[in-house]
Amino acid sequence: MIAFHDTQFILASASPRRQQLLRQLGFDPVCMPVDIDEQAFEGETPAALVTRLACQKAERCLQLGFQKDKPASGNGVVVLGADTVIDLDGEILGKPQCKSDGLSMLQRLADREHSVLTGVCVLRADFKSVGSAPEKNQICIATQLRFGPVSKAQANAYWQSGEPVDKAGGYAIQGLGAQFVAYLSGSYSNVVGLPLYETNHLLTQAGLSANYPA
Ligand SMILES: Cc1cn([C@H]2C[C@H](O)[C@@H](COP(=O)(O)OP(=O)(O)OP(=O)(O)O)O2)c(=O)[nH]c1=O
Repeated sequence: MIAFHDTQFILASASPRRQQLLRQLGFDPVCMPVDIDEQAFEGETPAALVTRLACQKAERCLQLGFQKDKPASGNGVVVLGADTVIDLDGEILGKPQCKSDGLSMLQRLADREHSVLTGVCVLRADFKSVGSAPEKNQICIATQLRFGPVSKAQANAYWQSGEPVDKAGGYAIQGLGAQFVAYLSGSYSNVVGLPLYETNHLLTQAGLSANYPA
């Protein structure tokens, strides 16, 4: 259920990884997942796709929240949406649809380079001016990776672990999928779902401050 009330910071996501990453920085968002069509448009680049979807997630969340309840107190709300895909020479790899899709993604990523792209959109809406356009900042960050060789037996065993199912490209660098990653250049957290350096900057810019443990 979406209701803003006193809530200051909303994460428009169902991803426990994104929530965990934000907590790592000292932010404590309320999670409000939204359902949007994540299909790419014909000819859409991976960067354009993740940026568009990140913004759609944040905008939909804000729209649903304001429909549900007119906030009674607080200064405003900050909503973050994000989306992650794999860019394999311009081709977009999202989450695997089934086992054969997952195995084929892993084989295609084996022994070569690819990029992981995450789009992040931060909206700030002022409660005093409900109806006016929220302040919007969006970014797209790319991390380059290289996989080593992946045998059929390795790919099969990895699929059986259940880890690949809900991950872009069918692997998780923060889990068993780390066995495939020979090299990484750029932001590690970007691969897991949020580029923390840039996200911290966006959230601070939107007026949020992190809470550090005493
Ligand atoms: C490549 C890679 C992706 N991922 C994850 C990050 C994202 O959660 C997911 C890609 O799917 P997304 O559609 O970006 O996110 P999501 O469906 O998990 O959550 P929501 O749309 O509600 O925000 O893949 C990893 O956790 N580790 C990895 O190594």
